[in-house]
Amino acid sequence: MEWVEESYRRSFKEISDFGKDVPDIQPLIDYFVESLTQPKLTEWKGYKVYGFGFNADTIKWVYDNWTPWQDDVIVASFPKTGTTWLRHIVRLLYFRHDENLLKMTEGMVMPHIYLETGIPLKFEFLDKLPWDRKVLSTHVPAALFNFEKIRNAGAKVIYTIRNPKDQLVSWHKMMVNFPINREGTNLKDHYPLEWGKFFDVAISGKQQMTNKEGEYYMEHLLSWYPHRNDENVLFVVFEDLKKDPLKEIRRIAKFLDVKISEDDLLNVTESSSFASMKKEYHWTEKVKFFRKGEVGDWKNHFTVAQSEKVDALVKQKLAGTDIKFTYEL
Ligand SMILES: Nc1ncnc2c1ncn2[C@@H]1O[C@H](COP(=O)(O)OS(=O)(=O)O)[C@@H](OP(=O)(O)O)[C@H]1O
Repeated sequence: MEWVEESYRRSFKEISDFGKDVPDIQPLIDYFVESLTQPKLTEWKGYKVYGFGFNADTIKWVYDNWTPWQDDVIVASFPKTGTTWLRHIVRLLYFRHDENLLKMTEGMVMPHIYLETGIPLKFEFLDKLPWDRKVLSTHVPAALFNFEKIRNAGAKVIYTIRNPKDQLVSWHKMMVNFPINREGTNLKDHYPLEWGKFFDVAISGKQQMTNKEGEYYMEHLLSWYPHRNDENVLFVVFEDLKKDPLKEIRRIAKFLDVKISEDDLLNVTESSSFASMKKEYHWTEKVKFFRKGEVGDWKNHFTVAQSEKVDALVKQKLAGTDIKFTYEL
């Protein structure tokens, strides 16, 4: 579990280097490691939350008790749809002129501070962070997210979308490389290593944040979709960002009310390219967190039957929406 320890230590190292009052991170590490090795199924609002770093009690606590600061940004996503990319972009847009803040917040972007990770008390550390805006994440479906509280606080939400075929390959590759002791846990039932089995389990809705009987990525997307025009919510599509990063980052800056020069925009675009991020977060290499960052890699993994299965699911589930996934650029 060295990787988990290393990532949490990095989260707080920069802050302590600046002499700030940082929380004791050992309990957070212990909790996270325990949740990986002894995953539990907990339940709230009808969602069976499969405890891989998550816990229904925490999600409920955050829903009821945690309040963000004004201008906090919460990147909401289904796993592997561009969460880290968006967090990194927001961090650059917010802190680009302050070397100290950039340094301190590096560890908070990678690894993510998920709102559903950690037991409730651990969230006290969020209010101790020594800067005035935070970039956080969540993977919860919209029903478990307190929109009213977030909006009233003046915080903003970015929801990421990625085509479900690349999402699934990315998810499988990460789980294959994740340093989890699978023996003695029931993790292997939810995340089998073999691709065909992984595919079947995933689309039948038995993984992270999807197990309200049979729910999968489409249901997650559908839960967030009604909020796409909320004034404090922005939807960002992975493939759009890949195709024209400058245009999308300009749109994100406008949404966040960040005044930015064209030169700075170009710098942010360059610093959030796949190559730059892979280099900056090189210590995640072991788990292949920055793997390929491409659109269309699914073609190297999917069988025709698997592709048709996803097409049919998308057609059936997203019929009432205007979502059209881009499967290649
Ligand atoms: N800058 C940039 N450009 C292009 N692609 C990028 C970038 N940053 C992250 N990625 C890719 O996003 C995938 C990881 O998604 P997430 O960050 O949502 O993963 S997680 O849910 O937080 O675990 C994962 O996709 P795959 O490479 O297909 O596995 C990352 O490589």
